[in-house]
Amino acid sequence: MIERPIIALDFSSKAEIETFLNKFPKNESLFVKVGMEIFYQEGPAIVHWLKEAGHDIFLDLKLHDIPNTVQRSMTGLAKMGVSITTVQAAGGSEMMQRAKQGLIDGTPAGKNPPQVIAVTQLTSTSQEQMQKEQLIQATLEESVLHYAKQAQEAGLDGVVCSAWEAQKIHDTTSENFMCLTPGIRPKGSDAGDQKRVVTPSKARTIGSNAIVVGRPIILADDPYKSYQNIKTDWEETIQ
Ligand SMILES: O=c1ccn([C@@H]2O[C@H](COP(=O)(O)O)[C@@H](O)[C@H]2O)c(=O)[nH]1
Repeated sequence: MIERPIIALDFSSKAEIETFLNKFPKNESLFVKVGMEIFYQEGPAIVHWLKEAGHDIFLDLKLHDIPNTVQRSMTGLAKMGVSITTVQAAGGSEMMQRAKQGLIDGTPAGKNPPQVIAVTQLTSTSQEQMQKEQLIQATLEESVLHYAKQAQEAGLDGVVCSAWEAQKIHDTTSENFMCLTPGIRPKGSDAGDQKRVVTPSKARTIGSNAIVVGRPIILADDPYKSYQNIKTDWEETIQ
């Protein structure tokens, strides 16, 4: 269980992140997501800077390429000391296994490799869209469960999914297989491009192990207040 909501730092410059983080108390250690928007602008330096400031990092680059390329890329990423990384489950079992191996190979002696989890179906994908555009004739839930099982068999630590699928994923894999869930929206907030949305408290109740929240915090008038409200809603359901 990751007790702090993971804040998606979906900004395009370090300066914007600095302005955002200045709205939080100085000593508050956060769990933040570094995604492709900021990573493609600032590179590994942004990860090192956030780590030095005392934050934990979910590096969400969703690797999806041939197994050799993914393995070698993960060997490099492992040196950054992040907590969690991602691949796309659609890349296949061999790619997922070699992602894990790459992380093990690149981790300095005496340290734990980052956890690696697989994106199943994006939370912005609906069943209709999946069937029409990906030509997958299964239901969305069947597709997500299939990818989760494959990820577990490949030795991964969990999946990215909607909280709506979390309990069934635990039933199909195991209770300690991580379901990290974006698509989180507090009551009344705008879903935007997300299709499978859940409130923080509901997400925990139905099996989520970690929530990722971007716009409801980063676009809020008072980001720290929004973060605290979401954290309280999420924590209240933690036993
Ligand atoms: O299926 C997925 C995988 C990743 N994400 C990421 O989570 C955040 C969500 O941001 P919001 O602003 O809260 O919608 C974002 O960084 C995505 O890249 C996802 O939403 N769904």
